[in-house]
Amino acid sequence: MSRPVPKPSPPLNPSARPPARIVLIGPPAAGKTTVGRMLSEKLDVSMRDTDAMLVAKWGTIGDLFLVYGEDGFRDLERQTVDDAIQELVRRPGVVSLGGGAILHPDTRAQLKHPSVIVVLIDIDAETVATRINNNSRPLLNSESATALDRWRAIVKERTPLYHEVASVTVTASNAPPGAVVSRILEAIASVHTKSYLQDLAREPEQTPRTENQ
Ligand SMILES: Nc1ncnc2c1ncn2[C@@H]1O[C@H](COP(=O)(O)OP(=O)(O)OP(=O)(O)O)[C@@H](O)[C@H]1O
Ligand SMILES: O=C(O)C1=C[C@@H](O)[C@@H](O)[C@H](O)C1
Ligand SMILES: [Mg+2]
Repeated sequence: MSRPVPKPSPPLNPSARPPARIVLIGPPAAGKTTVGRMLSEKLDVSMRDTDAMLVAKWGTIGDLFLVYGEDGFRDLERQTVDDAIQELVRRPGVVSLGGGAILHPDTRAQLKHPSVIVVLIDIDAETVATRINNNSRPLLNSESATALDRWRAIVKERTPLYHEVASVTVTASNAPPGAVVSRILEAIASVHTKSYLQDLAREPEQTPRTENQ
């Protein structure tokens, strides 16, 4: 008669750091580019910024909005984000997205890839107020509202989408970029610990074995 014998699990090392595949999302001027660059240096991995990729390939963001409108801009942005995330899945790195990239449903679906950790950089309006007074963000330019009011309205509308795709949320309000990087590393460590504990809790595989083995 045979009875099941638990198969030994492979050793798990909780301190081993899994390869970093990190995507930064969040409101305009939250610090995705600045923090992403610093984070990639700290982790010694590559950094891609989808706004910078768009500009390098197609021209300034202001011109793209002028010529193609927001819908045309989003199509070009989607292609760029797709390239950046496919490359991230192939090789560890950090990708900073444009503030509105998560508006595209294909991007939200792609961000659910199991090896990608999506970090939402959260920030309050008071901290952002000092950062958005130039005219570099077309969606914040309006004749009928201040840049900060536009920012508030856009962020309110997008907040459910940011949270839909975020694996972790880190606040950047009143914190220098280095402190935001440390918060991200801590938050990511807790995601890895959680998945390690889930691995431990998983039932060991049962393999049939006979009495005389
Ligand atoms: N933690 C921080 N503390 C102080 N200043 C910051 C911090 N993070 C970013 N900044 C400054 O805020 C401005 C916007 O930062 P950054 O371009 O990194 O934001 P972003 O989220 O990438 O914006 P966008 O949505 O336009 O891509 C820059 O001038 C940057 O130097
Ligand atoms: O929030 C947005 O919709 C945008 C943010 C920037 O990163 C740029 O991608 C562009 O200005 C649009
Ligand atoms: Mg940026």
